[in-house]
Amino acid sequence: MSVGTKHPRSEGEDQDVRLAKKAKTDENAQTTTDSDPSAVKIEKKKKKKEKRDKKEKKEKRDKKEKKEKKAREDQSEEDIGEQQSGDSVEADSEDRPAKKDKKKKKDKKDKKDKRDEETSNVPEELAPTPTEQNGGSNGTDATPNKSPVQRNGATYTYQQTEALHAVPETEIQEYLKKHEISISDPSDAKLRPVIQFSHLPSSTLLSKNPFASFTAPTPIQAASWPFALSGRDVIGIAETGSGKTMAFSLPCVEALASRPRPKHSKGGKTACARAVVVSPTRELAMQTHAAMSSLASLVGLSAVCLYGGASKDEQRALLRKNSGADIIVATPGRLKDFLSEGCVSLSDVMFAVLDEADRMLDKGFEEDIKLILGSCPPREKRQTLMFTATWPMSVRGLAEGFMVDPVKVTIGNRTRAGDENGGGSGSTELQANTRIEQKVEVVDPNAKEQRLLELLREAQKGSGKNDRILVFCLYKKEAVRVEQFLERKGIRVASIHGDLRQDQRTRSLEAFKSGKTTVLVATDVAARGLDIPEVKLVINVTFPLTIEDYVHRIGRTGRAGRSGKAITLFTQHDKAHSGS
Ligand SMILES: Nc1ncnc2c1ncn2[C@@H]1O[C@H](COP(=O)(O)OP(=O)(O)OP(=O)(O)O)[C@@H](O)[C@H]1O
Repeated sequence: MSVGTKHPRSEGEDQDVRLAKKAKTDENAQTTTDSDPSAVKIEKKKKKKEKRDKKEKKEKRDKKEKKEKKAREDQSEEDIGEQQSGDSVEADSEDRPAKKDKKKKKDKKDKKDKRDEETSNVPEELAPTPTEQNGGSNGTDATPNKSPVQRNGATYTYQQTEALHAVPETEIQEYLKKHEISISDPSDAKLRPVIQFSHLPSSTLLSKNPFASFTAPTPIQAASWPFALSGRDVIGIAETGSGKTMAFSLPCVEALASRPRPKHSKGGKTACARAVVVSPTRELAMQTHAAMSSLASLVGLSAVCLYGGASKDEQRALLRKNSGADIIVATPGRLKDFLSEGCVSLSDVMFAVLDEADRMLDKGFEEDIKLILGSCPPREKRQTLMFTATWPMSVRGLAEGFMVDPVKVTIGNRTRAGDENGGGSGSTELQANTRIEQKVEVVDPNAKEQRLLELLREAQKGSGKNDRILVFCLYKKEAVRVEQFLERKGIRVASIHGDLRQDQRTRSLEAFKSGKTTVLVATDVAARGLDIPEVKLVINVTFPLTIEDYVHRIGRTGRAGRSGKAITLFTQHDKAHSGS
């Protein structure tokens, strides 16, 4: 339309310029040839008047055209808005007084222009939500709005709430600065963090008050939720114990709750899940499953946990009972087995999460992850989230291969770390939880067990007698030896390592959680993700193989805003790690 109206106008403009030039030439010609000065004057005046009239006429015509064009654009924009979010537009117009219509139309157009500019380089389905927020030049725009993102037939319409819009920009900036939040977003959507739970858009799930025991979202939740709720792929990197599980659980449950289950998911021998969460260890899978099911059950959704070392028949029965669990939380190996047996289908998955992806790669699950994600709809049609406390090169490759223009939300001032050669695993942006007091004691390798005993007795004196202490060993045999040594010395101890059957591992963990035993000896199998709030102290009897493992091990304390302590017994054999 604008092309059609522009041409005649510019042609007209050209004509006017030509006429004006011609008039000027005629004028000059007359000045040199006519000898009567008064006649020349009259002629000049006449020409000037003609020129003025022509100019006025042209301005009037342009104004009229502009007005008509704007009216046509507003009309077509409203049509599109109605098609995209029918009832919300209706609700808007009911609330809005008629006299504000004109201003709103103008705002709408300005925003549309800005949005077009922002999204010109991203695929249509990833068009950012057009909120103007933190970091934006005019971040305090008071009109919340919607921009739908399409994923696997679902339309996401995250709407920044009025309450969040009302927060002064300075407060938003202070929050981002205080929590060292950095957001890297290829589409530059600039969504404000949801500083309070009340800043979240209302939903059936939120009406059930799932956050009653928390006061505010953690920074990773606050910063990643707006993007995840918009249907975007998200990489969340935050310290241990910072609430990453809820950071992916809430958008996952919201995504599923607002969409009907595809019909074929009910009944049949194959359980069709709509969301899949892959965890590196069995214990983490169980823990994540517990957190997700309590959230999912609030809106009538089901979650099943599939992990190795436990009866397949029981898990199969669970899948059948739920006739297609909405959410599957699984370790890669067991999920792969079920996929190849045909008892599970991921072809309906609209939400996939890789939890502790770096750990999965360490454990050699790369091929399994590829197979699992390959069984889901293509990445353009699902939403993929990756949450981790560390961000090594290997995981970056995974993100590139399986995500679409992910938003990367990083919490904390990430510094470079590596081995003494400056390379090592190629890890960067590794940071330990700053609320953990870290102590390293250089000891004789033969004196380690005795020193461990002294440290335990010291820590469990007086009021600390029931404090939970996690003791890390590197090898399974070492863990067995240390456990037996402590038992002999009268310490209430249990252990968790790969040589134990799954039911023994689970029993040890339960005993430790309940306080029946106050010391748990573990290998790195328990290092990632385990959330045992009462752990006051972590002791590393033997240094782990990588600095990432160290960060995860000590991260079992100081969780959810608490403080914690870590003591590492360091020997000459570990000196290669002293730099990092
Ligand atoms: N908004 C919140 N306020 C307070 N506590 C919270 C909040 N969200 C989650 N938590 C609690 O914080 C603890 C740690 O959460 P979570 O296990 O998700 O951490 P994480 O970041 O996944 O840790 P890790 O990297 O070790 O796996 C849990 O006990 C959880 O219930």
